[in-house]
Order: sequence, then structure tokens, then C-alpha cells
Amino acid sequence: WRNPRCNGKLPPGSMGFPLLGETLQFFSRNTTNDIAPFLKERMKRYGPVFKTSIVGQPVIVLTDPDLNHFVFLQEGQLFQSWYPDTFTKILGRQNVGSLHGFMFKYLKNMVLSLFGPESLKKMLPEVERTACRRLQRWSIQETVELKEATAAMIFDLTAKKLISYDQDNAPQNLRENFVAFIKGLLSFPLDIPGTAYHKCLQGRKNAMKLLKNLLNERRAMPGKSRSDFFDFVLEELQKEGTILTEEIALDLMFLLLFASFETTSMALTLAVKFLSDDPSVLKKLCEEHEKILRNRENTDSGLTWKEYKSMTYTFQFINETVRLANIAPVIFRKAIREIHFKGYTIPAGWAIMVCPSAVHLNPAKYKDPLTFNPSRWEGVEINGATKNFMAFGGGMRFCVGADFAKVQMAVFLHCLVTKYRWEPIKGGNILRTPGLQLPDGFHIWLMEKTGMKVIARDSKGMEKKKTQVYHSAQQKATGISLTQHHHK
Ligand code: HEM
Repeated sequence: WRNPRCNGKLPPGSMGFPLLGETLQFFSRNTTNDIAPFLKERMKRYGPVFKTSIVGQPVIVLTDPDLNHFVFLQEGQLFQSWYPDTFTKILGRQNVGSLHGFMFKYLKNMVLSLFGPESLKKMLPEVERTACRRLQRWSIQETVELKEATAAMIFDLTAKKLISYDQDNAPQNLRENFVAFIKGLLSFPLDIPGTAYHKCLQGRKNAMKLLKNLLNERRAMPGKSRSDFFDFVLEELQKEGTILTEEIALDLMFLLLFASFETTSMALTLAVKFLSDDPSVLKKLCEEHEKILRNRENTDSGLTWKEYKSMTYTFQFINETVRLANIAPVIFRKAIREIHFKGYTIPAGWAIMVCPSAVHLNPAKYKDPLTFNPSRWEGVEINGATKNFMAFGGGMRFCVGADFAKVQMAVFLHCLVTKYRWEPIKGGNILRTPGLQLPDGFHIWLMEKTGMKVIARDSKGMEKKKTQVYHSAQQKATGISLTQHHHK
């Protein structure tokens, strides 16, 4: 195991113990915003490219911006998506990668049209209504566990858009099943009743059943077109010679819902934490949004697309948030054939670990990389991925929901800073395990519970409601409190 066969020279690095490889070191927690110690130590010892072995799989780790970018660009040519077996097992699929291939070739345009600029333009008022309503609700609550609350908000909106699912009036709770699924993803794989792993499998099963019922209900009641994912699937399934099956369609549905709410809620939670930590950033963001309101003829009219597009500092703020959030700190691929580069050989079948976190925190690319500084994006046009920015992936697999995520974040921040103020109560620190990757490329990491105390504020910025009770249920729960105010 120590010297795997190779028709050339493998990069430096250690293959660890037999079978176990360096799995344990890889999965050890990183409680900082910095590059995971697993990567940092090895980058120091071996340089930007090294070999290792994780979950029984030989892996080449790439931490250099150019090489990472190269892998994204070679998708389908030299590399393809790959997921560790534990995930394919949870999903009950032999090869989630091929499901992705399918999604890519066949349904990507559909997803893009659902979350493309034209749809987002139409969706804007609803996104704003949703954010305002949630914040209002939070402001009469004692405190809010922020990560959970934003995840609920985003899940409900996405499910409504994708499958016209109304969480408030549905007989069964689709979101609960997703929550059970996510909680168990980091657990020990012991499938007996009561364990998180068991609940994860059950959550996945129940969610799939629910999605299937919803699809069947839709099939039984064709009626008016809602122009959502289900309409598209039903139309496609009826086509002669289609390669789409109901099973694949439901799988994709599950992945899309999952891909959208964990990621965006994580980013929003960190955004609020960064704002809480830096009053000068908050001041600048407030100024941008209050100016939008000031320039309006009618202060109560909703956000327009033009106003959204004018949020220059907000986009810098969002870029900086996702750069530091590193929601996908590493992304896996597999070498389709033998690859030679820089004097090294990557044997066919080896996994490749692309490391966006190493790129985003590289001091040669970002001055003081651990400092949250939205202004570093001033004048930088970012629509998609670059060699130095890959928070949403890159190449052909670039995130299809990136624009949707940005709309949701910007609109939420608009409502938050123009109508509320808040106090962090506790926490919000990141506890991540860098190695766990889910279909769609997201790493699951744990975050200390975060909470908000929400207070309404009046036209003079004075507190309207004095509700300041700590969210109690979670031992680790933490809070941020919000105060509502009306724009002067
Ligand atoms: C802040 C929020 C988000 C972040 C940081 C993020 C990040 C990413 C990354 C890094 C990838 C590339 C994975 C890879 O190369 O293997 C990706 C792909 C993807 N994302 Fe996002 N994402 C976010 C929001 C969303 C949302 C809201 C949706 C759904 C509407 C979504 C749907 C997808 C899908 C379906 C793919 C796979 C695309 C493909 O394989 O071609 N994401 N995302």
C-alpha cells in the first residue's frame, strides 16, 4: 500500500496505514476559518501537490490555483465527478456520479431556466416577501437559532419554486425529513433504530416517498401549468424515447432541494456573523440599502431588479462571505485516464481532491486572507469562476444555483439591515470536517448553533418590543438578537 503501482512518478506524500490510510487525520475537525490542518501540514511538507489515501481510496490532493482550475476545465475529458462510497450507499445508488452526468446533459437547462436571470427577476417580489415575513416572525420570537431559521426559510421558498410545495399547508413535513437526513450524514454508519445514521436513512426514504406522492398527485391533476420542475418532468416522461425515468427525476429533485438550502443558509448565517463582528462593514452595507430606499418615490414599494443590480457593495460582501465560508472546502473528482503533469503521474482511477479553501486562503492571491474585507472585491467583475475564486465550483459543473443563492442573500440582507438591528448572543463558530462530501459537491460541516434575538425598532431606531429570551433547547445554542426599525 505504501508504494502503489504507477507508470511514472507519483507526487510526494504518505499513504498512511493499510486500508485506513490517512482517513482519521483527514476527518479531524477544523475549528478555524483557516485551511484545514490536514492540508496545511502536508502543503508545508510536500508542496502544493501530494498523494494520500482516504476511505480506502488513493487520492491526489491539489492545492494550487492553476491546477484546481485546470481540473474544473477538464471535466468529462480527463476527470469526472466522484463521491465516496458512504454517500452512494446512503443514497441507495451505485453511481451518483453518473446521475450527475445525466443531470448535466439532460436537465441542466431546465434547472438553469428555473433559476436563471429571467425567472429570478420574476421571483424577486416573492423572495422579498418571504424574507420580510420571516424576519417579522423572528422579531416577535425570543431568540432565533439562525442557521436553522435561515435553512427553513430557504427550504420553503425553494420547495415552493421547484415543486409548488407549500410547507405551511402540507399534511406532512418534507423539510423535517431533510433535516433528519442531514443530521445523520456525519454519523457513524450503524443502521439500528435510534441512531442518527438510521434516522438519516429513514429521512431520505420518507422524503423520497413524499416526493413520489407529490409527483403522483400532480399526475392525477394535470390542470393548470405551474411551470415548475414537476411539470417539466411529467412532460418529459410522456415523450417517446425519453431516457428520463421517474426514479432519476425524484433523485434529482432530492439533490436540488438538498443542494440549495444547506449551502445558502450556511452562507447567510456566516454573513450575519461577519456583519456582527465588523461595525464598519455593517455601516457601509446599511448605507447602500438605505440609499436604495431614499431614492424611491414610494418607500413601501418592493425591490426592483434595477435596485437589486445596483447593490455593488452587497455583492462584494457576498463574494467575501463565500470566499471565507468555503462551503465546499474540497471537491472530489476521479482521473478518467492516466495523467502526466509537472513530472508527476496520476494513475487512472485515482481520486483527485480539488481544494477551493486552499485557493481562497492563499496569501499570495488574497492579502491577509483570513481578514473579512469585502472591499478587496472593489472593481472586480465576478460572474462565474476564476482561477482564484471557486466558491461555486468551476467549468462545466459550475453551481446552477449561484445566482439564486445571491438573490436570496442580497434580498435577505436588504430586509435585515433596513428594518432590524440585532445582537449576537453566542456562537456561530465553525466546526468543520473537511472531508465529507455530498452529491452536488457540498461538504457537510457542523456549525455551533447560532441564534438571533429579534427586536423591532421604530422610526427613531428605538426598540419596539422587548423580547430578549434565550433560545433554550440546545445546549450549545447561541443567539443573535434583532431589533426592527422603520426606515426614517
Ligand atoms: C451559497 C450557496 C451555494 C454554494 C456555495 C454552492 C456551491 C457549489 C459548488 C462548489 C458546486 C460544484 C460542485 C462540483 O464541482 O462537484 C455546486 C454545484 C451545484 N449546485 Fe450549488 N452552491 C450554492 C447554492 C446552490 C443552490 C441555491 C442550488 C439550487 C437551486 C444549487 C444547486 C447546485 C447543483 C444542482 C450543482 C451541480 C451542478 C452540476 O453538477 O452540473 N447550489 N454548487
